[in-house]
Amino acid sequence: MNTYELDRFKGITIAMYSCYNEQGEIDQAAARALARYYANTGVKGLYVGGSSGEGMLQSVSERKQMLEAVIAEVGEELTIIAHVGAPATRDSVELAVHAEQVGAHAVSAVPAIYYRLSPQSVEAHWQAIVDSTSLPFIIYHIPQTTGFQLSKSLLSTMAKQDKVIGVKISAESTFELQQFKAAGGKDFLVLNGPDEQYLAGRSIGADGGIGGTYGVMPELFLKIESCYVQGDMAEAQKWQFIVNELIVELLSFPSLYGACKAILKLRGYDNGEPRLPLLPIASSDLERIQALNNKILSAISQAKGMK
Ligand SMILES: CC(=O)N[C@@H]([C@@H](O)[C@H](O)[C@H](O)CO)[C@@H](O)CC(=O)C(=O)O
Repeated sequence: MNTYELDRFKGITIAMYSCYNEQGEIDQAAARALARYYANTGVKGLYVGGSSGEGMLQSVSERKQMLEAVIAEVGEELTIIAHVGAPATRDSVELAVHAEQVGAHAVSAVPAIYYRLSPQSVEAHWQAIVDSTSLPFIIYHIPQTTGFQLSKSLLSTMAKQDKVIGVKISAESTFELQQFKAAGGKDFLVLNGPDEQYLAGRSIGADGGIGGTYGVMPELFLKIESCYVQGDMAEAQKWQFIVNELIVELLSFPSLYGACKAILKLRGYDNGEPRLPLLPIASSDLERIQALNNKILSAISQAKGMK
């Protein structure tokens, strides 16, 4: 029996974008406004400083500023998971200790990046993070960016610890998701990463999802989740298909994060541009962004039962 309260990590968690001012520095007021917007949609939590959050492109101090702003605004209402993955274990540990100090509910990390690491090295990296706080830890498995293929054996070794409560899987194999769920043992959480497969992931054992495109349409993922929980698979599938067409359009821009940030800006949440090498939206794409935003808003209205 796990001693942590696990329900708070189930359901819809937004992988939140980072917020910058015109000079490209962390904008804590904008971060608070965005976190408030998300809290009002009814999502379960926010994943701060992950892939969508550009944590890998920020200094340790900037990552702390972003997390602090989010927790100050919604730390009492939402589950806050701090992504503390970094190339150096030392930085990850510093971020994890800080996350606990400021009130995050869990920490999570990718394997250390850049070097080609052995499983023993990744285990030592994660273990140092786990040991540095009393917070629960969620493994972040995203082999397409880290190059590290997590094995069932390392997963189950990590999962034997009470503190290691789950894994966020951004790899696209739902078979692997199911296998990790089985390898993790009773109560081990599995969180779906590919937003295009939210329903598939849920159907094969995921307890919820953490995703970047949730940030421009949380209501649609909440709709899929509520249809799924009510057992209305046909309706859940209908909404997943609607979402997927929107994701295809979002992915057609040179930068997904640039597109999502431009959409949020149209709604009054100016979070600056993504950091290079992630590209902002070109002015020639603005019309297409506007049309996509209208399409998303109309789907959200429909999901909420309005015209
Ligand atoms: C590879 C990747 O970035 N995957 C995203 C998805 O949300 C992804 O953007 C979406 O499914 C569109 O392809 C998430 O799994 C990553 C995530 O949650 C994060 O930002 O930490």
